[in-house]
Amino acid sequence: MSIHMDKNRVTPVTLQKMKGKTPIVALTAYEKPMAEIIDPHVDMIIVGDSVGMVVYGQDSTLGVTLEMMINHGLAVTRGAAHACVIIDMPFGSYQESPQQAFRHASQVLIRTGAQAVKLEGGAEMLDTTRFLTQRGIPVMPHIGLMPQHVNQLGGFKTQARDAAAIEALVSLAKDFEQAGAFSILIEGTSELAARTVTAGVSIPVIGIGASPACDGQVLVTEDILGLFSDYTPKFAKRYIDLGPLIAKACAQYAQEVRTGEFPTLEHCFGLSKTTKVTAD
Ligand SMILES: Nc1nc(=O)c2c([nH]1)NC[C@@H]1CN(c3ccc(C(=O)N[C@@H](CCC(=O)O)C(=O)O)cc3)CN21
Ligand SMILES: CC(C)C(=O)C(=O)O
Ligand SMILES: [Mg+2]
Repeated sequence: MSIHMDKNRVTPVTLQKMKGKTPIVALTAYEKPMAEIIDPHVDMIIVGDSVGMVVYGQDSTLGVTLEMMINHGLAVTRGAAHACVIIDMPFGSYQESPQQAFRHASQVLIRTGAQAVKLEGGAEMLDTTRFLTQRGIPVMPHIGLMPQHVNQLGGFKTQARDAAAIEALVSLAKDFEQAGAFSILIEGTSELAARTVTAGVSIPVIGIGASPACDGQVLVTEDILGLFSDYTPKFAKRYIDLGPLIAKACAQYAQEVRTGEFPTLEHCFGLSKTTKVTAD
């Protein structure tokens, strides 16, 4: 058995080398089957706390627990052989103190085998980012539109739309780089804000509803597949509408069961070889 890490695995270090050279491709996943399908096509898989909204039907990400993130994270790492897997720290699991964040982030990495964690925050998360980074946990701060602040934002509202807010966000991104963040995720800002942030730091900036100038892009996989329809953020491009295709397959199955067309004997099991059956 090799003592080395998987040579084909994209790591936070690989991602850092990609900045300025090749766009970084990321998608979300919450389950093994989906992780397996998207893994060969992406550099990064984010196990997002959006799982609460997309899978569990909650109307914000606030109801997601550490146990949920660990369970979904473990499912995803089982399906991801290539991509760098990054797991969202859920609301309430990291905001209290750097110690609380380390205790929970270390559990996330220990129990899932993922490579890094992502946490939402402004300047109040700088100490935590430094604390985790210095202790071996790669951290990706999530800035701009922070869904865990939805109760204060009054909705998922676009951020950093004036000069002062853009300046503050660029300064925050630089502070996160100084604090040891290996990458930054920027969500839901003006295009100019995301472009200026990307130009202002030397770590990769991954955007969602941000800017084509970001070092990489991420979208929620169910959004690009048409498997989530509670709402459609303007930035979520739908590449296929799988809902009707799934409905069609299910309708055909239902019809065949009702008409007796399925199952046929091909789908049934015979007797074990040692069984002696006497006809009566
Ligand atoms: N399925 C899904 N996709 C996502 O991208 C996503 C989640 N869930 N859950 C967590 C957050 C929430 N996100 C969202 C959700 C809605 C909008 C949205 O509707 N925004 C408005 C603009 C609002 C404004 O600035 O006033 C839009 O028109 O896109 C944005 C981000 C992004 N994240
Ligand atoms: C922006 C995305 C990656 C996210 O944080 C989520 O899906 O929860
Ligand atoms: Mg998230």
